[in-house]
Amino acid sequence: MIQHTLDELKRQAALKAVDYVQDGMVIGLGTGSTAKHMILALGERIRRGLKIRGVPTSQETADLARSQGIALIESDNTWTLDLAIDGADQVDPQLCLIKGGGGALLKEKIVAAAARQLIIVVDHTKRVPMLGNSFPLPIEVVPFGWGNTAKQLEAIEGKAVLREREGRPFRTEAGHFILDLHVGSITDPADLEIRLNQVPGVVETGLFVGRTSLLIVGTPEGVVLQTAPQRS
Ligand SMILES: O=C[C@H](O)[C@H](O)[C@H](O)COP(=O)(O)O
Repeated sequence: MIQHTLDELKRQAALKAVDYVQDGMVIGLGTGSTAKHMILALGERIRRGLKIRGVPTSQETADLARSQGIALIESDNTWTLDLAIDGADQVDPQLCLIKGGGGALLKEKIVAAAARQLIIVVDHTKRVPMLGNSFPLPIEVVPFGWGNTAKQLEAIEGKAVLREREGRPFRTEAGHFILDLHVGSITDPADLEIRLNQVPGVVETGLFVGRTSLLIVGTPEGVVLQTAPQRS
């Protein structure tokens, strides 16, 4: 049996996602190691003549996209995206997500909200029966009074840990902090997202509920697709 690394499984799933990109589309470009494979695959297609424009969700993605010849829309005006393609940290059976492991959740959520369709690409280890537990929920907060914000989040659920990098608070591209909220099983992601967003100081949460149109999973047995459940 061929042994696949997780990175190779992400790459195979990302290649499948790029099949959905058509000439003339405006694409939301996600952030992270999976999104990187998607951008490299788009670069290949651009070299064979594909014409698209992209909206990047981070500086890292913008730099890579430019290097691959993807024309970027960098204005802050209104854009309508035909499709956004991104990774995730966890996915549940309803295709609700935890995102923000790399700190890009704010732009990623703005882009997901602007896209007609959101394709999420993961390796099979990201699929979980319930969000939470093994992966803390990233919450972007304003630095002012972050300790008070953390207490109020903990009053809702879990333990809020300030994300650090090299001994200092990690700063998002917007200059905010990230609190990683260690929670148990998230039984009602939609309700938790609403409650967390009501805490003063919270800019955005890494919960993505009802946004995924299609999930593409890289597994050792091949790439598997799951469409979003019908909403009543
Ligand atoms: O902030 C980062 C993003 O939400 C990423 O899409 C997420 O962390 C998944 O990253 P990766 O594809 O590297 O596992």
